[in-house]
Amino acid sequence: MSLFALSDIRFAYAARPAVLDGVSLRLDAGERLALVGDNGAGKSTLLSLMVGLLKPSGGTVEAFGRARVTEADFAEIRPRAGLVFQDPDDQLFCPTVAEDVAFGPLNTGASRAEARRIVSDTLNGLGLAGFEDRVTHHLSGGEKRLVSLAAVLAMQPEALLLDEPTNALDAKARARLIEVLSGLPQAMVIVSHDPEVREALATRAVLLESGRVADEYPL
Ligand SMILES: Nc1ncnc2c1ncn2[C@@H]1O[C@H](COP(=O)(O)OP(=O)(O)OP(=O)(O)O)[C@@H](O)[C@H]1O
Repeated sequence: MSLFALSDIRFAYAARPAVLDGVSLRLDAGERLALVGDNGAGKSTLLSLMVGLLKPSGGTVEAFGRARVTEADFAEIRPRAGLVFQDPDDQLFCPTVAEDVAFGPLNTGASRAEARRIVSDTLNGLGLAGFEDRVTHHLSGGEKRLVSLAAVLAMQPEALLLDEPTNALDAKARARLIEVLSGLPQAMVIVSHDPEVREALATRAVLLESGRVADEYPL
């Protein structure tokens, strides 16, 4: 089954030349796709378009079996396709780790007790047991990155969209994150400049160049 099918996507930021100029790609269930390309090639932009944080000027985004156009369409899919931002400070906004990780589940109807259990299970799974009451703002860069992932995983998404997941991690935290991500069942789109991360996690690569898919190859 195809989780995402993007067809002929075109996009430009206001008063700027086109970033994407006819990009088509699919993400199938269980697949792990690496998006590669130079700085500014449009990789992060494409992730935002997939979940409706930006709207294409042309082309169609199909997600979970149907075309998504309106804000309501995208609001429905965002919990199902968890985007982990390049900068954790864009993702985390609560005073404590537990509040950040519980935010999504509470927002979608979990009880306080369920949310507490989800927080503790998710943090344990990422090696963050006992982080519940830590002040998010005081965490290290690597810890924030893992908490961002926890906040997304707490929603039990069917797909993960990861933007430079190992940025600013030391070797130990990077290895830990790769191990955690390798063990997850979700389909993934991974944007990473780190070839080792791509090879450890992805099954296929798509190269973006000049606003188009310039190459596709198995990993
Ligand atoms: N909010 C914005 N307004 C205007 N231009 C933007 C905005 N965000 C990104 N851009 C520009 O759009 C282009 C694509 O940016 P994008 O972040 O998608 O590239 P990327 O492939 O993810 O790059 P990197 O590998 O450096 O993270 C770049 O030229 C960037 O400067």
